[in-house]
Amino acid sequence: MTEHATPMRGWGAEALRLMLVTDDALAGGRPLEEIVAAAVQGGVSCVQLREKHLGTRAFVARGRALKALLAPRRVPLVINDRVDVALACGADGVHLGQSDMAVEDARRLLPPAVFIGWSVETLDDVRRAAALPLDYLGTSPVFATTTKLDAAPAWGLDGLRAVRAATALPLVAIGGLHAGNAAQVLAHGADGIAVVSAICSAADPEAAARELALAVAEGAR
Ligand SMILES: Cc1ncc(COP(=O)(O)OP(=O)(O)O)c(N)n1
Ligand SMILES: Cc1nc(C(=O)O)sc1CCOP(=O)(O)O
Ligand SMILES: [Mg+2]
Repeated sequence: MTEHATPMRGWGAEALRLMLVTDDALAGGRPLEEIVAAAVQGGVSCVQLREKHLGTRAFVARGRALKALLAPRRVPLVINDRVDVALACGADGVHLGQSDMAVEDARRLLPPAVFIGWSVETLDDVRRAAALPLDYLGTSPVFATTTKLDAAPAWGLDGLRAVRAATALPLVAIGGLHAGNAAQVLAHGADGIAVVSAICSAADPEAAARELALAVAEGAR
């Protein structure tokens, strides 16, 4: 049994209902903090800071700024890829993929309160997850997306259902998700959704998050 006694290290699985994954390139020149604050106001339950081009110091500084913004609102901050950055900015979680640091190594380095998510691209990954100290899985990707150009082949809804049948870990669906398909994705076994463009590219990120939160709540009923 690798699951922690308290889901998501005390945050509860509800924290995974609607995850904003950041992408500065889609923010249209707006400050990322502004988009994150608006998204939280609209109902985002978790924020993943994903920085593919930022240097380490700037990544840590941005993580600290987001942590200061999110902590009073009781919204967890997840750092994508970088365990060192997560440690430096006091993040609540880390998201790792198949090419990132091994989950066992990350678990050894991180405090027990920090949760770990892992991307699964194949059913073999899902089976291997059972033996790893993980708190949630990201189903990578559910639908085709232009936001991540090196994404694995899409699971589709049947694939998502197969992942659900193969694990008891909380599932966060990602890839090509929006208010129009969120409920369907929850109906096929996801516990929550993660979105980039549906919020970062929206003219009104708060309204976009609110619409997504409603769709997710609808799907969870
Ligand atoms: C919730 C969630 N699921 C999957 C991913 C993808 O992680 P990874 O495969 O490591 O790819 P990058 O995001 O690092 O490009 C994710 N970030 N979040
Ligand atoms: C960050 C990320 N990871 C993916 C994966 O498949 O692992 S897809 C993705 C980007 C999702 O962006 P959008 O919500 O704009 O489709
Ligand atoms: Mg990664």
